[in-house]
Amino acid sequence: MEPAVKPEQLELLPAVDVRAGQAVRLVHGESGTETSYGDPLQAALTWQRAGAAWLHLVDLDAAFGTGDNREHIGEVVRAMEIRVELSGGIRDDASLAAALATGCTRVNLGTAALESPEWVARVIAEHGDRIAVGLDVRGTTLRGRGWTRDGGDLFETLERLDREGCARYVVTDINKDGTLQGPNLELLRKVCAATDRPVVASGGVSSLEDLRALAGLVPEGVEGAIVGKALYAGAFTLQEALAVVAGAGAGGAA
Ligand SMILES: O=C(O)c1ccccc1N[C@@H]1O[C@H](COP(=O)(O)O)[C@@H](O)[C@H]1O
Repeated sequence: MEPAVKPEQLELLPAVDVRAGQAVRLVHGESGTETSYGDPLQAALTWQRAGAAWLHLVDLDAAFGTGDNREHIGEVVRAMEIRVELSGGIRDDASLAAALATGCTRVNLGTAALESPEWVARVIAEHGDRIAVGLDVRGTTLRGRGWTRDGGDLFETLERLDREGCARYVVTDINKDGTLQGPNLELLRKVCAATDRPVVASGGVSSLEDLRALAGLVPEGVEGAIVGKALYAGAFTLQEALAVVAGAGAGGAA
């Protein structure tokens, strides 16, 4: 596989997580902690209008095994003129085909990477960089099935996926997710040191200062940052965030 070209600046991926047809944010990814932010299409359009180049879109019901939001997800992807990273419940040929058929730019596999390694190796070989793997961790233990089950060691799994040609990782620190406590920079540095593949950081972003810190990790391999709660809670606007990462330049924190 060709090495990915390192971006000059941190990509921002505002998140729209869909549960029971609503855009929601969770705390630590725990079912039952939802705060609702209304129609997912309106949320996605808000981020698109504000200048996002990417949308991180999650079908939370599919991830938890409590149904799915396929109609809402399809509607959102169709309305986007920007790139979409789609995740949640993509675990077999049928769900992968349906996800790719939405027109999303890439999909993010979580549970399948832990439970179905042979299938994941095959779809990585077939679809290349349309497949990313979500490494959702507590400490350095991976979690699957709606983050309710342990799924092995982060670094052993990373080594296997690297060997199989995985193009990119989305690394979520579950302890930080939805908490506005700041990203786990140490974890991100360790993952970047263990792989030459680009890493999208997820979990904990709370301030523009956090984004500057993540922009400082671009030279180490952090390609992007998923921003959820901070945007919905109004900690900063997406325009402010985009200005900060543009100002941070070629990976250097401003
Ligand atoms: O994003 C969340 O808050 C979240 C919470 C709990 C479970 C999953 C969550 N999101 C993403 O869903 C996929 C995993 O889905 P699956 O295991 O492949 O079905 C992964 O990208 C998570 O980051």
